[in-house]
Amino acid sequence: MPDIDLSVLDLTTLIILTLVVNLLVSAYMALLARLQPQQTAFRHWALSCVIFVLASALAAGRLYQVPALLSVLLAHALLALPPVLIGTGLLRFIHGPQYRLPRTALILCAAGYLLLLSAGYTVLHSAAVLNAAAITAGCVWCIVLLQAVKKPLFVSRLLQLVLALHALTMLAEIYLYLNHWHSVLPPQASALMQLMLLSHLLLTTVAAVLLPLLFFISREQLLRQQADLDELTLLPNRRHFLRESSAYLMRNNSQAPVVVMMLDLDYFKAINDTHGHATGDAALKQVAGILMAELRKTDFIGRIGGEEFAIVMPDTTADDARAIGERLRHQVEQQARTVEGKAVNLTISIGATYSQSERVTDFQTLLKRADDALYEAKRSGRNNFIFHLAQ
Ligand SMILES: Nc1nc2c(ncn2[C@@H]2O[C@H](COP(=O)(O)OP(=O)(O)OP(=O)(O)O)[C@@H](O)[C@H]2O)c(=O)[nH]1
Repeated sequence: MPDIDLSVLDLTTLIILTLVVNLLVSAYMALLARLQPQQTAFRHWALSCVIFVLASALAAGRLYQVPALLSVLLAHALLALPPVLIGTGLLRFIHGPQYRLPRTALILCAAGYLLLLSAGYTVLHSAAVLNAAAITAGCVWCIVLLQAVKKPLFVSRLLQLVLALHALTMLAEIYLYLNHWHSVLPPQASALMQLMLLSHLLLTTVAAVLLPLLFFISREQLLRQQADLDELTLLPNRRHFLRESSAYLMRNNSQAPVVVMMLDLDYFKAINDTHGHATGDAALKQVAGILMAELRKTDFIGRIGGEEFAIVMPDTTADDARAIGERLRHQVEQQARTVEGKAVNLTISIGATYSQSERVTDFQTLLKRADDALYEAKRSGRNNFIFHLAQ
């Protein structure tokens, strides 16, 4: 294997490069924090870079006879903060900007670390070893936190990988110091220092790209989800339901039987007028809950109008549909006698149709047939289920 020549990147060049990259990344994160003030995670990540630069500048003071209190104790105290700030930023990102950070646990960890650091910082290498151990622990904490970020998976896994690499470099540093506990590090150790700085550069650069990407992709997904859902019942809204149902029928090449049902709450206007709009809303939620509890995961339910729901049931026969429709009607009649403690005696009317065995690609035709059946159910006195077979 050819030797890797790191001499072109001497230690001073690498240190300067790392500091400049960190300053640029902190400015970038600060800009994002200004653009997205509600996402406080960016502030944590910007601060982590600034603190790293400050701590590195203090540590460099060792070359210029700056007292150990500043160049060793304070520098190492600050150097442990960046991974913690990445972690607290991740907590805010995962649980929302209002998330209350585990302050007591963080203060206890900081106090323990500072105590150990101040007790032994005058002993050769002890501050460096403690610091490397703290950074390793911080990286592991961030890796664990990122386990909760499932979307987009490749971004969180990539971040975990880079954090793991950084933790490994820190462990190698600890190993090196422990092997030369009573003496200064040999000249070859500068290669490890270079590796450590390179690993830090990699971590900072990757984090600068991936953390905002994580935020923007997940926000985009959330917005898309919200645009597809009905705010009150959290069921798919009319637009999403119609789009997905049509797409499903277009794909349904297996000629599997499909049932389409439409449901409408009976005399709902009277419930609103008598008990108020809030009770009407609660009734709608209650019916949506009954539908979700009674139907299979594969059945697609949507709220397609004010007090109107529709359901597409794949792989369902006409006999099944009759039994399901009757069951739904009965469950609403039983469970929605009262809503929020008020006697509303809510019932529903249901119309349904069936694609039979022919391949039906036109969802609108099926929906119209189900709507005609619903109209009949209403006309025949409500609290009724009518099934239309195709002509
Ligand atoms: N509380 C509440 N009411 C709604 C909502 N959307 C629509 N409505 C009301 O639902 C009522 C529907 O009234 P109608 O179309 O006359 O139907 P109905 O009273 O249920 O009568 P039938 O369907 O013929 O049994 C209207 O008063 C709407 O204002 C909603 O999101 N919340």
